[in-house]
Amino acid sequence: MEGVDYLADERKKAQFDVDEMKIVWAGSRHAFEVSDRISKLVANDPGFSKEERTMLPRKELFKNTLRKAAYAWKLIIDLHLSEEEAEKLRCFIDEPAFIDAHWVLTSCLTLIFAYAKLLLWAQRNNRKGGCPWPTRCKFGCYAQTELGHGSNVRGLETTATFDPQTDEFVIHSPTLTSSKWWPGGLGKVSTHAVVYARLITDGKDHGINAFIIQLRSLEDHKPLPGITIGDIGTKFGNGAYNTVDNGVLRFDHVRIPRDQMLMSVSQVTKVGKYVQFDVPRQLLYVPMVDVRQTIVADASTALSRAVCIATRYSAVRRQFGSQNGGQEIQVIDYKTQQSRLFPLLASAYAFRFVGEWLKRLYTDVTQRLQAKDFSTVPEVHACTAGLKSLTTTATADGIEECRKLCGGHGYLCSSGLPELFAIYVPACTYEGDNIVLLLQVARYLMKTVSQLGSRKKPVGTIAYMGKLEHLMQCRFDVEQAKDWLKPSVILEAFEARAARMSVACAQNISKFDNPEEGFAELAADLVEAALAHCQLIVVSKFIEKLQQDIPGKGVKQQLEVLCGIYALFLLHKHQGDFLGTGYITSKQASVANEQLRALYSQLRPNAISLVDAFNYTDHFLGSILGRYDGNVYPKLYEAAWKDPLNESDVPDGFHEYIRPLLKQQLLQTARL
Ligand SMILES: CCC/C=C/C(=O)SCCNC(=O)CCNC(=O)[C@H](O)C(C)(C)COP(=O)([O-])OP(=O)([O-])OC[C@H]1O[C@@H](n2cnc3c(N)ncnc32)[C@H](O)[C@@H]1OP(=O)([O-])[O-]
Ligand SMILES: Cc1cc2nc3c(=O)[nH]c(=O)nc-3n(C[C@H](O)[C@H](O)[C@H](O)COP(=O)(O)OP(=O)(O)OC[C@H]3O[C@@H](n4cnc5c(N)ncnc54)[C@H](O)[C@@H]3O)c2cc1C
Repeated sequence: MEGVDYLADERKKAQFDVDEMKIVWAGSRHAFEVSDRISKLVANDPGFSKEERTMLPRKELFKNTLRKAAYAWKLIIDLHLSEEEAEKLRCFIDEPAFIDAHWVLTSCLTLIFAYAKLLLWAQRNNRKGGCPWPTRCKFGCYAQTELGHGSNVRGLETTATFDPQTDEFVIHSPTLTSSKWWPGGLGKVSTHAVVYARLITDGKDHGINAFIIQLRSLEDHKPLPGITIGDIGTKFGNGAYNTVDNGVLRFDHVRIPRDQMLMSVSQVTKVGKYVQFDVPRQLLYVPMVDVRQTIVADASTALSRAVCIATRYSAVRRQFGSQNGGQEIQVIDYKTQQSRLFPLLASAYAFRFVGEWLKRLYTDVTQRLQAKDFSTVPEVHACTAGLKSLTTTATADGIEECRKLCGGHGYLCSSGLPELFAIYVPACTYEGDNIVLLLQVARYLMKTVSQLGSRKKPVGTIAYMGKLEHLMQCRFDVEQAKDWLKPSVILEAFEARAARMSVACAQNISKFDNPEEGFAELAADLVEAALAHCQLIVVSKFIEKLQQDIPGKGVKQQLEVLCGIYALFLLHKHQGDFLGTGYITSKQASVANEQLRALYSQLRPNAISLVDAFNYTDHFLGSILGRYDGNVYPKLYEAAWKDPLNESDVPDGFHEYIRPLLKQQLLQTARL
């Protein structure tokens, strides 16, 4: 029946003010209002329908994405949307597109262009004709990765050789493996690219630098002379990321003016002299830091979508336990379902808050960069790399777990979960493979430990290393389950575990004559130490959030429950670390688990309202199982009939392939 809310009883159980929680989730009342308005605008506009996306062939799918992007662009102009509103529009359209790379890059490049005015194309060369980076009527992409190298940026092979005779760079792809491979938006749309290439002057290789290069004609969209471009082929999953034209690009001695080098860390003069500025070379990697922090912020959105679907469906779905003809048990009431689902719900909130914090840290760093203060770059690199790795791995695994939590129906495309997984899972790889990034965090930690004796005091997220002596010796000295709810207790447990794991790695590395050899040999342990450090950051930022003034009846209490679940679930999952480093005893670990079970029971009546607080429209969720009204079965039944296979009772191919077999079988039966 239309209009009935099958989850109404669940909603009545809420012990907190859902509207206030919506504001906490959005970040502010203003952010909530913008999100709410734009998400409804998208949901109510048939131009943004997602219904048949998983059934379209690639070419149609891609064209449909182009149509949506153009339509969105028109809306942005017609409705005079602000940048914030336009960003929300892009989010709620919920379709990866060529425009994403352009969008992200435009903000990255604005940053590169802006900070400290280090870029030379305009300031020093007094170039006429405006910035070569496309902003209007042109599209850009980020062409770093090659067929042969992605993680090892220093190994890229594309060359940019300076020719002082013409004041130009000659961009060339010397080998097959030097072909640019993967950039989103490159395959069919981008007119320009930021290309990373080896800079060569006077026969000398100066390593990787970035260049802005026009790829396609602005008249007929054909590749410019010397340039070969195409799409790299269909990717994982139906619909999913196939809306994006990830591309391949080769250069055959393509000439560009000298001032199209992004001279942020070094410069090439007219006579071909290479000049390195007095700034860290790592500034070249700033765009990756920028995108990684947005990926952390986006992780909570993807995870919360999956959790919202699985939670609502778990309250609708009933299996077993009917007594005297009564209703069966809602699967959400099974303790196993709770122990798999509720930590994911808690993680979604935890990632939201750590994402907010990371944005603030990043903003602070960019302001410092403009004042030529580079001191916090290593910290922001370690935080963005580590948290990108932690949140995307947990989110991808979490979406898959939500699919399993929905049983068989979770495997249907109409559950929304297969497509969500297929779109999300490359986040574990792009912008840095998650293991490679954790190794960067490990390097930072090893450096920190090695400098502990010096006068350099650890600050920021590694400040806890400053009390190493205490953290190496302290023991957890409480016995009761409720002691595990004290923030100071949780914090010390995570600090002691992280510090002890880092110190153990450093000690083991020191047993090798060559530290690099030790680092390589102990890489697996180092990754675990890095993860422990990153989990500490997430837990500590959740606790910090709880120290803020949080209005609304019961809102803070619910967040405390979620924080406890997040921390104690991690403690349970990584019990080996906590026991192995000697901070807690097995009795204390078991008491922590007892507390965790109690928290699940506290959360249970609030589960549906906690996912309602995400304020997602049915359009954005794109899931029959996750419908707000819980009207799952009739809608699943209805959707099945819309499948193209059900257009006729007798399928295409019946006469060629099924009928002859049936006849053959009939014949054989007759012979018997
Ligand atoms: C929407 C989806 C779109 C997707 C787009 C993409 O995927 S685009 C493609 C995305 N592609 C990828 O993400 C590729 C992933 N690969 C990489 O990011 C790098 O190649 C690497 C970091 C893994 C190693 O590089 P390497 O061998 O040159 O580095 P090293 O280990 O020798 O360290 C040298 C120093 O630099 C420091 N430092 C390093 N990075 C940063 C940074 N970002 N910031 C600041 N600092 C950084 C590091 O800490 C070290 O400092 P120390 O100790 O000397 O003070
Ligand atoms: C959907 C998608 C979109 C993308 N968009 C863009 C884009 O717009 N622009 C762009 O330039 N690139 C893009 N990329 C490329 C992406 O950034 C790279 O694929 C990514 O950085 C991983 O690099 P790789 O492919 O070289 O992996 P590899 O490094 O080859 O990884 C293979 C395996 O080796 C392991 N490994 C590698 N190095 C080490 C090490 N030092 N220690 C231990 N293990 C190691 C990894 O953990 C992994 O298991 C995109 C990729 C995808 C999937």
